[in-house]
Amino acid sequence: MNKPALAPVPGTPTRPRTPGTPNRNGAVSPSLMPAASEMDVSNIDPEEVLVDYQTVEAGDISGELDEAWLRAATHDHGKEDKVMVSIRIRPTEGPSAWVPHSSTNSLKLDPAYAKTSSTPAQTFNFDAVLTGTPNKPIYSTVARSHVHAAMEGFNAVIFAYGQTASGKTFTLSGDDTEPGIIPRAMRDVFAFIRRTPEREYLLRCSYLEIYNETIHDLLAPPTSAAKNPVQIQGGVGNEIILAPLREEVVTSLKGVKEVLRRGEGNRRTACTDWNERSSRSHSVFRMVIESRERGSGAEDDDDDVPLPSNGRHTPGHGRNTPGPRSQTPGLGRSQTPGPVLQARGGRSVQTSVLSLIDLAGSEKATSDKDRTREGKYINTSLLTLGTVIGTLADNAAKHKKDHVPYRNSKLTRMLQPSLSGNARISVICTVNPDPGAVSESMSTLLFAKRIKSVQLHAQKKEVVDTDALIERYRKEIEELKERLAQREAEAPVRNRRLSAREQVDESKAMKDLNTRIQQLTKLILTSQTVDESKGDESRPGSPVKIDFDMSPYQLQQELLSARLQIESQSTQILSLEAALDARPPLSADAPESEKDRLIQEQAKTIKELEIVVRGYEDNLGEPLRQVREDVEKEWQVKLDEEIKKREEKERWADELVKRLEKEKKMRMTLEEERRALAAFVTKFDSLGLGGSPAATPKLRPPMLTAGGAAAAYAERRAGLGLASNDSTNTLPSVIESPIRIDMTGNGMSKLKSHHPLMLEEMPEEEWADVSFEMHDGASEVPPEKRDGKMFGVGPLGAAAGKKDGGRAVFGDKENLVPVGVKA
Ligand SMILES: Nc1ncnc2c1ncn2[C@@H]1O[C@H](COP(=O)(O)OP(=O)(O)OP(=O)(O)O)[C@@H](O)[C@H]1O
Repeated sequence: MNKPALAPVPGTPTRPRTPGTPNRNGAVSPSLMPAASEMDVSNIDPEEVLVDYQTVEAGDISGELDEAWLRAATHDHGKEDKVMVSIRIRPTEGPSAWVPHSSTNSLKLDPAYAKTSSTPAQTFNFDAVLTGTPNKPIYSTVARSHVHAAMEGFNAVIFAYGQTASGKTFTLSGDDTEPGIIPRAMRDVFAFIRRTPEREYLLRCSYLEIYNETIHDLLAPPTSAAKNPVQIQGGVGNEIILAPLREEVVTSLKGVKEVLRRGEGNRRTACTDWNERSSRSHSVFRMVIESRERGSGAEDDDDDVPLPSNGRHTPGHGRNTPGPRSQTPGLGRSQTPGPVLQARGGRSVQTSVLSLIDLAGSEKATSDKDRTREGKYINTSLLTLGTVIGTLADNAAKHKKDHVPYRNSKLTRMLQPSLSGNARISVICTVNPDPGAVSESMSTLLFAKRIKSVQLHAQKKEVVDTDALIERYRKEIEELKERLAQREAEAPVRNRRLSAREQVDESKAMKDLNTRIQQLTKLILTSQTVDESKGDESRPGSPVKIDFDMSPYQLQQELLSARLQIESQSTQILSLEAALDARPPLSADAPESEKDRLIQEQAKTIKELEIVVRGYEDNLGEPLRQVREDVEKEWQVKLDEEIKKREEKERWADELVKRLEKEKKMRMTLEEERRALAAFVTKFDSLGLGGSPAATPKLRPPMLTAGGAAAAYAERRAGLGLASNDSTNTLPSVIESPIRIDMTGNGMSKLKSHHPLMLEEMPEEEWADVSFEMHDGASEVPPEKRDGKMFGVGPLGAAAGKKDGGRAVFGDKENLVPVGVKA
């Protein structure tokens, strides 16, 4: 038979279901989960949707529900010693196999869907039979009284049981438009504190899931959670210890929402297919509530604690607690009265645990291997739950004490303290009205019927307990206050003998003390410090973005205060680390209970460390990051300008290098010209002398530089009285060298015709060996002939069109001396 489509309800979640199960709009859900989870209740703002129970009116709920709800609301099941069992039938657009009678809180199977028409359909009676989509009446009817019981010191458990897709998650978590029991309960917790001025509270949350018989801490980082599954250890009596389990101190609704969001997030990312896992795991959200009466003594005057100079509050959770702590309150801690507290008047501390559980839904066998395995675990644990409930019901009815197989599954082991009686329990059994799901619904109803007869005897746990966190924080606050008062009293005398520097240190130490007192004080909630009407009023705001319009002095103050906080937090971390290191090592033959105790203590300290570190990150890390961003932004403009300037300089340097290269090339060209000139002159001279190449004198030509040949040339011309513009006698420029002209043009042929030796090539090595050397004017050497060798410049002179032109250019022969020839 095809499953009928469910009525589409605006805003209800579209969480993908197991293949084949209907979702809210009747479509078959895909087997894979989308990235985002609609189960995430962090978006729910209960402030918007919750109505205080006192303001709930009959008109607020549907006609069918009115009567049932009003009756249930007036009947405080949270104070009864039996399990409250309610049935919630999911709405449907198709035919329903069940006929509910809200007036009598009963339901029975529609005879049309009964297997045999001969026997009359069985009628089931419960504490409430509810239908419809609104979650508000559900909370008021099945959960509110139990939440209040938890606030009053009783352990309380609320859980949803039913077939897959019957509405358990919708009932517990809800969605944006219909927040479920968990967000509403949290809102109610803070409202309760608000209405209870005579007590003070400390709240801690944990969130875990049981998947394939392994307990995962949803608040621990996924990797460490996977590596270190939570273990159940035995505590005092029936109590149990869960370790390692992260508990987070919460001081506001916003804090709780954050914890829920994180837990859901870890759950999603901890597996590749969140949907299948989520629908196949039992999730448990726990809140440990410690409370005690507020006294009139000085220790409670916390509202007088001065704020830091910047008016900001310090982080609202996570504090160092001196010395070792023992186990989670409410889960098997020693109950020996503490002498210290007694000595101060023996005010007792109430500790209770509120557990809100979304059980996995049972499902028929599937072809998928992994899911078959998961289904096996789920069915086993649900079956064990059924057996445990059955035995308990039997024991109660027949006054027997048969063994109860709590240890057969993690779920029942975890629920042992509650199921064995020490809790107020409310069970919401969700039913899919689909005629195709009659047999599953029937088994749900039978489970509901059985659990109804389980006998409870919940006791308030109210003891004088120095180990309770609230007590330890109180004690530390008192000690810190005493130290502060003492320092303040001694200040006038002491300051007189302190240097300026020491005085600054002293005032810093006092400020630290004050900050610490405030931090601890903020953890303890009272009707004055909590404000349930605002999402997060009880939690102090963390320092926000630094305003750069502030004066430098103000900024300095801000910086100083931030530094102080960092230092104070660092000190806390160090002291916690030291405390952790100082733990006695566990001897191999230590009894199991001793080992458990030590492990638990260590886990607690680690938890506190983590809380402190997280507080540090939340409250200082982020603001400091913001300060850094702002500073970076401000300096970015200047940085950009500097970068621009540097780039310009680099461009200029590149240009310079290019020019230098060019100049170097020119110099090389000049050098080549010079060598060519020297070679030419040598050859020229050798032509005049007619000597053998071996006898060629080494000449050093004057450099064609300002101080070399060009200068000599200019000087010579000036000495001869030639006008500088006398073009006929002007030595061609370096570039337009006469050598080039004469060697390549007509000049060369003239030169060659003038002297046949010009036709001979001079060996290259001899060219290389020729250099000029300037010689002082007055010559003792005959002008035309010396040592049988002729010195002369005739051909050049001829080339220049003048008889002695060459002499005029290169000087007289006496200026040209063969190297190595003694004058
Ligand atoms: N009372 C209700 N009114 C409207 N829609 C509902 C109601 N109960 C359940 N639904 C819708 O039916 C679908 C299945 O519900 P839900 O996810 O709560 O089932 P479940 O019992 O938690 O399933 P599982 O065991 O697989 O986790 C969801 O889309 C949900 O929004």
